[in-house]
Amino acid sequence: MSSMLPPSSASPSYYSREQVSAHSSENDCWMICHGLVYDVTTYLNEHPGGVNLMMKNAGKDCTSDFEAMFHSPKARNILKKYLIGELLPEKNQLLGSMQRRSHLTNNNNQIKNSLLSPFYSPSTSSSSKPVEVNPYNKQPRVQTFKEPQLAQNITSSSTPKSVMSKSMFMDYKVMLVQNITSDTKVFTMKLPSLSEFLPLKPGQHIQVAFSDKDSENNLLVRKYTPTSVENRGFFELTIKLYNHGKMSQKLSKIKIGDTISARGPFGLDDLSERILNCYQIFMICIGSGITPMYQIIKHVAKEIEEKTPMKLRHMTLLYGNKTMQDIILEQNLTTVSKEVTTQEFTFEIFHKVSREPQDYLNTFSTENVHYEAGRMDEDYLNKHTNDSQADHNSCLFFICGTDEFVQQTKHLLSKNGHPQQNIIAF
Ligand SMILES: Cc1cc2nc3c(=O)[nH]c(=O)nc-3n(C[C@H](O)[C@H](O)[C@H](O)COP(=O)(O)OP(=O)(O)OC[C@H]3O[C@@H](n4cnc5c(N)ncnc54)[C@H](O)[C@@H]3O)c2cc1C
Ligand code: HEM
Repeated sequence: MSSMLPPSSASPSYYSREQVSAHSSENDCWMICHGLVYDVTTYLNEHPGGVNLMMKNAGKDCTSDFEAMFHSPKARNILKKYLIGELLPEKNQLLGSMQRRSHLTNNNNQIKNSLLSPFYSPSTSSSSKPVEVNPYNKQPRVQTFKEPQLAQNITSSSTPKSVMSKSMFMDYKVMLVQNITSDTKVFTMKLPSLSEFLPLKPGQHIQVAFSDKDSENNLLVRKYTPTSVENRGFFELTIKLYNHGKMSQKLSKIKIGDTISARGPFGLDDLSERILNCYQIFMICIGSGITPMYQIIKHVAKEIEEKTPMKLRHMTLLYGNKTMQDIILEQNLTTVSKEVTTQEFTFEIFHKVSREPQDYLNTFSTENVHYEAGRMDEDYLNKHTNDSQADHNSCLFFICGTDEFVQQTKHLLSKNGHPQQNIIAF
């Protein structure tokens, strides 16, 4: 391990080249890549290109060496795990830091990796404007406001107590806005500290607010489920925008550098234990109802990667959309399914697509990912949920969608004898 702990929220997340150069040994190795600072100490011995090449760059800027070799999207994702801060810009270099971050994605894999990436080329965002520059000698600015009114431009001079509060809305700077389907955007927001996570358990959500004179208490509030899990320094919201939706209209105008107010987390108690201790999970959702499911899927994937002992053997996602274009997070889901499926564990995805012909859908199906034409009706749900080898007590069901969809699905599952306490609706 590095001799120096990652910076706490009280220490700066910005380092000078001199500070980085002090960490140049095998026991304590930092590197700069595209203006960001990484503590790669624990990765040195795992590096497929060897320790020696890494050590040549210890305490230095490895950008040109890193780019001179082919480094895959996987390598760029690995790198993100070790992010500890940003390089203090030298004089006359106060450009938006977003511009230095596109190395963490691979052009051919932009959509595929985008949701895994906090740092994405701004060219895909709704705005090409450079981001506002942070005052690099301070903590990132956090504006707060108390209900019922949004406070205007209150700048916190002290370090925030927490990265998010349940009682008070805090402002988060938008680092990135990506269109992932014709009506769905991913908003990536910076946390006040690069070293901290959003304290979110699987299935929990946050509230987003905008001041709005037509809403109760002049505040428009909606719930959203972050799709990023345990990422240091940022969080992501995946939001389907409706033409006439009140919040949708506000969010459709958001661009890089703006702020979004949020508080939380709220919702269900920690489901982690229940998830890992059942035999099979069924996730049944439509449209943007995928967001809590994705959170659960990522949670399970992480536990599998960490070899956490678990009884869970099967994960089944039944996901309904109108067209192929509407499927949110499709690539990400397919990737996770491939990654986690082994002889001991399966993750199968069943896409139900109501407005595409079956022969077209057949071209997409693979071993674990199936595409079927039609609506998610009773027969379809019965076929999949009654198939399980497991007894009813060891299956957990998660449902998310419109109220009508949730009620109908709950009713059907109860009718089929599944205990109420095993049916969880978001
Ligand atoms: C716990 C929880 C978590 C949520 N997480 C997410 C999330 O991660 N991502 C996300 O995109 N949404 C999520 N939602 C839904 C979100 O809170 C809003 O309801 C949604 O963004 C619409 O808000 P709006 O103000 O734009 O629309 P509104 O002004 O509230 O509604 C206007 C019109 O939009 C349409 N509409 C609104 N919601 C739906 C819907 N669900 N299905 C079909 N049509 C609809 C209808 O035509 C409606 O009449 C979540 C909801 C809950 C309860
Ligand atoms: C700083 C963090 C780094 C990470 C996380 C990283 C990660 C990786 C990964 C995952 C691979 C396997 C191939 C791939 O998936 O792309 C790889 C290969 C390689 N890396 Fe790095 N790398 C880093 C830095 C460097 C640096 C500074 C160099 C210096 C030249 C370097 C040189 C190489 C070489 C030569 C290979 C090819 C190995 C082979 O195929 O034999 N890497 N790296």
